[in-house]
Amino acid sequence: MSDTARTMLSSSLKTALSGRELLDCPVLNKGNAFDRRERDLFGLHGLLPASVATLAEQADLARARLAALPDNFARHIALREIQDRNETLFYAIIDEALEAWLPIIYTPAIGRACREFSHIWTRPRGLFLNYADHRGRIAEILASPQFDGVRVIVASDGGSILGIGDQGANGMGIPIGKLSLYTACGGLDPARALPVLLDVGTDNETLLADPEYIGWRHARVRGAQYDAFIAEFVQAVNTRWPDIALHWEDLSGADALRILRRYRGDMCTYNDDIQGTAGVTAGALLAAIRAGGAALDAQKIVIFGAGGAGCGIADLLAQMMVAGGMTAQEASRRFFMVDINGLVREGMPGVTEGQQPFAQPADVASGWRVDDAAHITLAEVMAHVQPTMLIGTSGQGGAFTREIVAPMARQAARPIIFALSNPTANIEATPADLLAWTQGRAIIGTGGPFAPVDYAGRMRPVDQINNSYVFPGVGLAVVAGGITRMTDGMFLAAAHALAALSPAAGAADPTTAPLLPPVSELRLVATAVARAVIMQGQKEGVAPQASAHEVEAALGDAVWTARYRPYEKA
Ligand SMILES: O=C([O-])CC(=O)C(=O)O
Ligand SMILES: [Mg+2]
Repeated sequence: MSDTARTMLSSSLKTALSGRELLDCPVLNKGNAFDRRERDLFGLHGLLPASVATLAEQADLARARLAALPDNFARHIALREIQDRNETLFYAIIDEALEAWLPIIYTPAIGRACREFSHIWTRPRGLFLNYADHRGRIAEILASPQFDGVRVIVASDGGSILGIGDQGANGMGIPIGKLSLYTACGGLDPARALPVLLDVGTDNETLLADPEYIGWRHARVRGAQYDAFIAEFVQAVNTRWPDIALHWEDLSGADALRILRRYRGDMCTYNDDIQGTAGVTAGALLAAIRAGGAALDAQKIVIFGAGGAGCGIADLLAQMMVAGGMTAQEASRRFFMVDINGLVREGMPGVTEGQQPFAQPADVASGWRVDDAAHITLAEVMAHVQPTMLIGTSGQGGAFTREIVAPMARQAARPIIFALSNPTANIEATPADLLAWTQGRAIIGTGGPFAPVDYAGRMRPVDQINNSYVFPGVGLAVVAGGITRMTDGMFLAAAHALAALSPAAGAADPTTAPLLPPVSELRLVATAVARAVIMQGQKEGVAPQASAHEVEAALGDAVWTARYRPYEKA
């Protein structure tokens, strides 16, 4: 088939739906933009007012209405309602200025949207699979033909939503939000996206006591029962869609790592908090080194928050050090992981599988002060280690105080401080404080969006080191490149692709340039990440061989954009 013929065919869309059913289908609905031909063809006369609008007109009108709302939370709710009515319109609205809309559809507005999900919820979207009703029946539920086209699933159990903990079924806000980014940034056709909330109960007392709570009102199921429910889900997904990307999100730390390790060899699955966050952090670190941070082999890194994200970051950065010539042992000694039990040391009770490789020898801290609970605090670690880099994945708002940061401010020429916790109230320190405490020398990044900071009369942009720089490209790679397994090598490739796009790379003065491209360029970033991931997949034998030219064509074909295609009767 010639390229022209294919474009012509793929530019129109066939559907068997008509009348009300067509208007009620959010991925197909065009509202009053159905033209007269389509109104004839699909029995829409009388169901729509006379005027025929364009998508641009609909989007302008919607933006004007959204602008009149009191705040971003109200806009978030209104946008989700638009998405549930008309997905094309939803993406057309936000496409115009991704940078402005992202904080509304995603972090930080999505944090409150999750807390209040039961109260703002109007229409079902995605799949809620609950332990009480659906155990033993998941395959039957997934078999429904409505799910035939699914290519990317984002699944959460609501156990550890952003930095705000157990949100039970309310956590569904996150799979929905992440999939919106797959489309807005990675061009995933919304008809191929499925958000899943695995409702295994919640230990959140506020939710359990809330009469409006939409989830299963039960304590969180744990242990063997939890694992069996997850196993049933994964098996059902793998059988139903052998070529799917299964993205895990916001599980609690130990579950996250166990599930990833258990299934990553069997299917194309990855954990965004562990691997996506690690990928973007690694990319930003490579850029920070160019901007004057210590060289990779000179880095000493303190990670505060030793859950899934913290361990994933340590793991990928250590692999990067090993690729640069260090031994695994040398690399792992460069990491000092600190959590609620203080510095993670060998032989401590409760050291998790993910922390194990980075547990410091028990004698590393001889002579260091221990607190009343025999813990070595973050402050003590900072004073002795004097790191070159400090990473926050703790969810503990304000944990990085002036005293914490002071030792690295004294010692490092350009201390690298990435405060990654989300949403805004949970960030370990604000960019303005970090700059003030380091006399403007710190290279900083945050997990959510921050406005540029005026430091000593100069505006300093704040990099958003968020996994949205990685996962949309990974999804695009799976869809376009036929990836069958996600490897660490692919996340390293994504990090290098990201660093190659860093404005610091070609800047006359890399010390003042941003580390990452702006959020407005996330589409371009996703394509670059996808390209790198596919090429790496081919090298590792987990993607079919294809020439660079074929990969480019496949990437172009895979990208869905928000426009109304003409419909024909199926
Ligand atoms: O969603 C985000 O903005 C980053 C993330 O994965 C998290 O905080 O859990
Ligand atoms: Mg997350």
